[in-house]
Amino acid sequence: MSAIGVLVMSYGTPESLDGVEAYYTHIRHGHPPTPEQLEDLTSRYQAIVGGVFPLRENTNRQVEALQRTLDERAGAGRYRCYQGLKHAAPFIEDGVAAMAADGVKEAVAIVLTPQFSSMSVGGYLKRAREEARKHGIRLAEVESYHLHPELIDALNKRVTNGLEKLGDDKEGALVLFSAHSLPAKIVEMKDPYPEQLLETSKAIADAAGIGRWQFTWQSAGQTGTPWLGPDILETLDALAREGTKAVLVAPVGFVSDHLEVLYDLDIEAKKFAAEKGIHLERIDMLNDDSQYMNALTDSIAHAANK
Ligand SMILES: CC1=C(CCC(=O)O)c2cc3nc(cc4[nH]c(cc5[nH]c(cc1n2)c(C)c5CCC(=O)O)c(CCC(=O)O)c4C)C(CCC(=O)O)=C3C
Ligand SMILES: [Fe+2]
Repeated sequence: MSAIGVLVMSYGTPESLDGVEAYYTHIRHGHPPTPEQLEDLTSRYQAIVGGVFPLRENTNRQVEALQRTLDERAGAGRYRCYQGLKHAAPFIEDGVAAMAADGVKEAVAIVLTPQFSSMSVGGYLKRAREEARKHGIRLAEVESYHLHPELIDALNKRVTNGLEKLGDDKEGALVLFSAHSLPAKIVEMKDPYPEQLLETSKAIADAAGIGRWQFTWQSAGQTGTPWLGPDILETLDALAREGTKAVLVAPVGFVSDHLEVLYDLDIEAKKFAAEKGIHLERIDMLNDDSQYMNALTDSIAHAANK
């Protein structure tokens, strides 16, 4: 019997600085960015990239760790992982085609972000489903795992440890949960994304015994249409006015170190906060954390057995 395929999907990142234009063009549905937009994105990557792009390295590590965890828990050979990226090679379709070439008949699709939105995870799953149908692969789908106890516990530990980074400023600190903004029209579409993010945040705050916390959006796009707010910079501004001196950011919609974390939070938000007199620190990302791998493994097994 051939293995059950596991399509592990992630956003994707360029392979090198030369690849930023093609990547950005793919994100923009085939419309190349203006030279200014390209320069802006390239300079943000330059600020965070040493050798390998961090998201590429982290996704690779996550998929390796997930394969190991699946082998340990279900027996070697039962599951076989394939990467499928939204905006870079190997694309989602490449991952499904690779499974088909290996004779996979049954597979599970999962995305490396815990909460569902029709505009994020829904899009990944749709592409996976369409490609699987072409190859005659039966595909089960994991939509979200935003309250999995191992995910919450892993994040609880990171929040608890993160507060220590604030040192003497820990007393009176506020925990600021955050996630990638989306166009505000998702609210009328009754999309579960905002609510799932609040559920994840509340579960972590309860587990960690956090009294002072808020949720905010980050990394909104510039599309001329409204995006969900308030943005983290507005939130930090309001907190500074209210006298908050220390903030621990917990970006619970992301699982890896990448641009939105290493640039938007660690460089941009941190500098903005400092200018307002706020000591800002961030929780460590999950990356290939073993409890995160357990949460993924459980979700995959559950979907496969349905
Ligand atoms: C919901 C969501 C997640 C979280 C869920 C998930 O992980 O899927 C996410 C993650 C990520 N987004 C990323 C990068 C970018 N996203 C952009 C643009 C956009 N993101 C959107 C949404 C999301 N994005 C949307 C609606 C757009 C507008 C264009 C469109 O309608 O699609 C742009 C264009 C320029 C800019 O706006 O800055 C870039 C460079 C990276 C990779 C970082 C790296 O390479 O290290 C990651 C993990
Ligand atoms: Fe994005």
